[in-house]
Amino acid sequence: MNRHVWNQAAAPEGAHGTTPGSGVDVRIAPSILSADFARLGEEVRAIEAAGAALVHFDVMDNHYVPNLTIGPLVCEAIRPHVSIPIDVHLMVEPVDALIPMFAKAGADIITFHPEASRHVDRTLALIREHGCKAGLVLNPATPTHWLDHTLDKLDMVLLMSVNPGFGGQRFIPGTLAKLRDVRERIDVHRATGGQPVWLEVDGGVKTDNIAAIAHAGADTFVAGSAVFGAPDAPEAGGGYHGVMQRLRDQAAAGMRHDRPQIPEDDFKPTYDKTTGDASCHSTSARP
Ligand SMILES: O=C(CO)[C@H](O)[C@H](O)COP(=O)(O)O
Repeated sequence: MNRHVWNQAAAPEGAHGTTPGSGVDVRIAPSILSADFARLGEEVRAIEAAGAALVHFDVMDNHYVPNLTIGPLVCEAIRPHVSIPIDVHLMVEPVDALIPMFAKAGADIITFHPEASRHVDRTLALIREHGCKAGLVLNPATPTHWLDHTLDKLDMVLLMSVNPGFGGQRFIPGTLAKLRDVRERIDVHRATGGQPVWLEVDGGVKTDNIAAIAHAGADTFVAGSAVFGAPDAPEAGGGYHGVMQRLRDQAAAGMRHDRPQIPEDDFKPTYDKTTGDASCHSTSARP
């Protein structure tokens, strides 16, 4: 299957989520839910130029969540505008029929809510069969035991720190304890030979709370209103560049450095804009 070429060689130091000299990855994933939809190509190019690691793409169906957003056609339309991976968060029920459509449209990562799929294991396999990274999303009240029999099949765990459906909500503080729980599970999994699993958090992430969120264990941070609400004028704080830099710096400052040392993961994604070439690349062992 024709998929995106992931190659981070061209990324400047400090861009696309790497924090130079820190030894830790901080990945900021701006949610285009808060972007100007009339200028979406320009908006995603701007966040990539500002150092975004991922484009976070929120899909809402007015059924699983009480809002209606964007689908595969929009994913396909923005794909040629950026090299960074598109991180598709499916807030839909049922899930499976959309997976081949998003894979074809250029998604690199597809996450879904386990309670929205009748067969979670089958849905995870379907995502991977279509050449994408797979993740589970846990709502604020969804227990972490969903990870008990799935962690070895995941590339990402996404913890919702708001109830899904709308941007601009307040961060739910109980997410910090949940992050610590999932961080520990992932660290044990890695230390016992498991594959890399990113820990993403989504909802109400701002410059004034991202350090605490990083300290609790997140490595990948969705930020919608914080990024796209940033004033454009450089004199007013540097626009997207300024806010992304502050988010990265604060997150890196909050990261714990006493965690078990594990090898760097190999999740180095970049779409080749020049050729439009598309094939997933990962050397991770897949179960
Ligand atoms: O999935 C989402 C809502 O369901 C959004 O990604 C999330 O809320 C990000 O927006 P903000 O940073 O403004 O809270």
